[in-house]
Order: sequence, then C-alpha cells, then structure tokens
Amino acid sequence: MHNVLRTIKESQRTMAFLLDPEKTRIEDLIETFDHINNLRILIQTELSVEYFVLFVGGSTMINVDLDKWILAAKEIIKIPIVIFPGSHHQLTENADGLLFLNLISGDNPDYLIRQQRQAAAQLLRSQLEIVPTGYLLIDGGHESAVQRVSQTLPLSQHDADSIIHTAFAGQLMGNQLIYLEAGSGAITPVNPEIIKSVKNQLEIPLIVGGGLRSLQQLKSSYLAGADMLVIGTAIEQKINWN
Ligand SMILES: CC(C)=CCC/C(C)=C/CC/C(C)=C/CC/C(C)=C/COP(=O)(O)OP(=O)(O)O
Ligand SMILES: O=P(O)(O)OC[C@@H](O)CO
Ligand SMILES: [Mg+2]
Repeated sequence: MHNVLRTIKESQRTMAFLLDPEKTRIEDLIETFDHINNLRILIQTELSVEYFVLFVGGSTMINVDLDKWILAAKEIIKIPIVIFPGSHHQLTENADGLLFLNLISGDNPDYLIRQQRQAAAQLLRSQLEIVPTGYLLIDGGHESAVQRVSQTLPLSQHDADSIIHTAFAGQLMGNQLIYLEAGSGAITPVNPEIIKSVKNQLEIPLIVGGGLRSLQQLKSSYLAGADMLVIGTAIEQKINWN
C-alpha cells in the first residue's frame, strides 16, 4: 500500500513526472520511461531528490482509455502513479493515488464543487489514496491550457499577497497539499521569491510546476521551499538537461 502524502511529508525533496495519455501513446511508454529513468538518476545525483511519482492527467482527455493506459504504465515503471485530473472523467482504480483538485485561484463553481461532486459519486468505494489539493493557477506568461479549459484567470506574479492569501485559505479549507501551477509550458515559472513567501505560511507540503526546464530552475525552486516539483513538457520534448 502506497502512502504518497506521508512520503512527501517525510522527504526533503520530491518530484513528479507528468505524462498526458493524449500525448504519449501506450506503444511509446517503454521509450518514455527509459528517458524518465535516466532523468531520475541525474536528478537524484545532482539535487538529492528522494522520492519520485508519476502524475497522469491532461487538461483534456479525448480518445484515451485511461484504465488501459495506466495498467500498461504500471507494468513498466515502478514508481507510484497518481492521477492529476483535468475533470471527473479522468478517474481509474488502476492508479495508486488521486490529487483531489480544488481550483481555488478562480471562482468557477464547476471547478470548485461540481467536478468534485461528480467525482465523489464514483469515489465512494475507491481504494485510491485521495489527497485534497488546493490548486492555484499562476500567470506563467501565456494563456495556459488550464486557464482555457477552466475559464478562470491566473493570479499575477506581481501580486504575491493574493497568491499567499489564496494558498493559506486553501490550507484552512483542509487541503493537504498546495499546488502552484504556472501552466504547462509556461514561459515564466513560479518565481522562487513567491515560492518562499507561500511556503513560509504553510504547514502542508507545497508543489510547484509549469515551465521548469533546467537544473538551475529546479535547484532554486527547491531552495525556495518547494517540497515537490513537477516536470511535464520537458519530458514530452525530451530536452537535454545537462
Ligand atoms: C476532483 C476531480 C476528480 C477533478 C477536479 C477537476 C479540477 C478542479 C481541475 C482543475 C483544473 C484543471 C483543468 C486542471 C488540469 C490539470 C492538468 C492535468 C494539467 C496538465 O495538463 P496541461 O499539461 O496543463 O495541459 P495539456 O493537456 O494541454 O498538456
Ligand atoms: O509541462 P510543464 O511546463 O513542465 O508543467 C508541468 C505541470 O505543472 C503542468 O500541469
Ligand atoms: Mg501538458
């Protein structure tokens, strides 16, 4: 039995690799996980990251059999698989855990309660480790897929107070994780100064993602206080990290 949340809390530095089943076909999983494993060794060595998980999700999920995809992934990669859902349709018991996302940076009721209510109906008898997560969309320099799909505006990186207050409210609401999301392929990742000020107000772990594509960016985000960093686009593009 995995305990993803507990391990994040007990570790200094953790990392999630994000794959979107719309973009990585089952036939390509072996090659992709080969790439991920090499990156994992590099990041373990260079940055002393202790714990790795695979996030699976996308802002949309069209023409994908998620049950089948995750089953296939499980055969190949031996790290916990956590669903990072763009909607209540992205659920399967084949994963180990689920980020139960609350999009608290926006005020769209669909992403504050409707998606969650519809998911709950399916999760009544679930064996997944369900982790309530306050999800904040932060301006990363261009319109992100999450912004488009959720029809909510990101918080400006020039207004640190709004970000800090929203994150703190997320903790008070009972979320077990806070996720600062600059958006897939962000031009400007979340600024380390913002990470630091948010982290100072939190007792729960802080996840940061969006636009991370160099060891230097990873290092400064960890030093600022991120407990988990998420890498997606850089894996899809198989960039060279050295
Ligand atoms: C509780 C459940 C089951 C669902 C909650 C649904 C909510 C509130 C979602 C938050 C808003 C949202 C649309 C999040 C998407 C998160 C995600 C999987 C992002 C990764 O996708 P991207 O990489 O940004 O976009 P692409 O799919 O275009 O690559
Ligand atoms: O794709 P990238 O830019 O790495 O972002 C990762 C993740 O935070 C997006 O949801
Ligand atoms: Mg993406």
